[in-house]
Amino acid sequence: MSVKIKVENLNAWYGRNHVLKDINIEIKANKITAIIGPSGCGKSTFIRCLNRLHEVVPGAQVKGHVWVDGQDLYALGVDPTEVRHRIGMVFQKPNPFPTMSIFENVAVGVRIHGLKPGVKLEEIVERSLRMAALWEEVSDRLYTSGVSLSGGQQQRLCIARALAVEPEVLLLDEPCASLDPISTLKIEDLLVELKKNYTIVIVTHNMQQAARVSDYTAFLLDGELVEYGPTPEIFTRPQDKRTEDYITGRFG
Ligand SMILES: Nc1ncnc2c1ncn2[C@@H]1O[C@H](COP(=O)(O)OP(=O)(O)OP(=O)(O)O)[C@@H](O)[C@H]1O
Repeated sequence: MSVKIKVENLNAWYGRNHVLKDINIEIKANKITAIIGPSGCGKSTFIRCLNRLHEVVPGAQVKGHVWVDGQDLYALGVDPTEVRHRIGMVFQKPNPFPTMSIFENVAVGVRIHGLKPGVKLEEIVERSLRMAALWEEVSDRLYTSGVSLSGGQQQRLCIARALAVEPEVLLLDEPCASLDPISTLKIEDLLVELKKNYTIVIVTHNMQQAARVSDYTAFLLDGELVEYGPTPEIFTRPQDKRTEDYITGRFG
């Protein structure tokens, strides 16, 4: 099974607050990896280091390596914008651009990065909306506002927007936190479908969700990676007492 992202001795700080401590992990290609752990343990910071978004916070610092297909994203001369193009991100709260139509919300990144010759924008928008399992619901109202959609639809729109620029990896930071159970299941089904073509890393507070959708689970505690392995093993035979305590609800 091939490794898509190799993280080596990753450390991250906000000012003097050392929030990620020597993280080493190999994230497998075309699998869903769930990042779990109590509030404040560093889950969001970790995935934001995977596409160099952490460093946009004033005073934030990163040390270590993140290799994607053998390229170190933190090597000198690597363009962070290009990294974020390759490694897309979906946030906790659906955040379609409020003044843009559904069509424009999906097209915006492609317009910025430039359309490949011979490719039609309409085709990219339709393909992305289909991949995000939203096309059937919006194909007759593409030019209405993105924020006219329900929360679950807005989140799928944000996934379509992330997919439109053809990333290799999709990072999702608690994408279902503000959604109802039906919308949540739709997103989960979608992720399982998308892993055929993408490597997916999802931060979740929801243990059932991690168990339902992920192939691998990483448990973070106080900025350290306590345990990482195939999801069924983490949930049924955790090696570390702290993992067991967390997944059985003793803390967090
Ligand atoms: N922008 C920021 N500026 C300063 N400190 C921050 C910032 N964002 C996060 N932190 C701190 O970094 C630590 C890790 O936060 P992070 O958001 O990565 O945790 P998390 O596990 O994702 O938490 P949650 O589950 O509550 O979202 C916390 O101590 C938090 O207070």
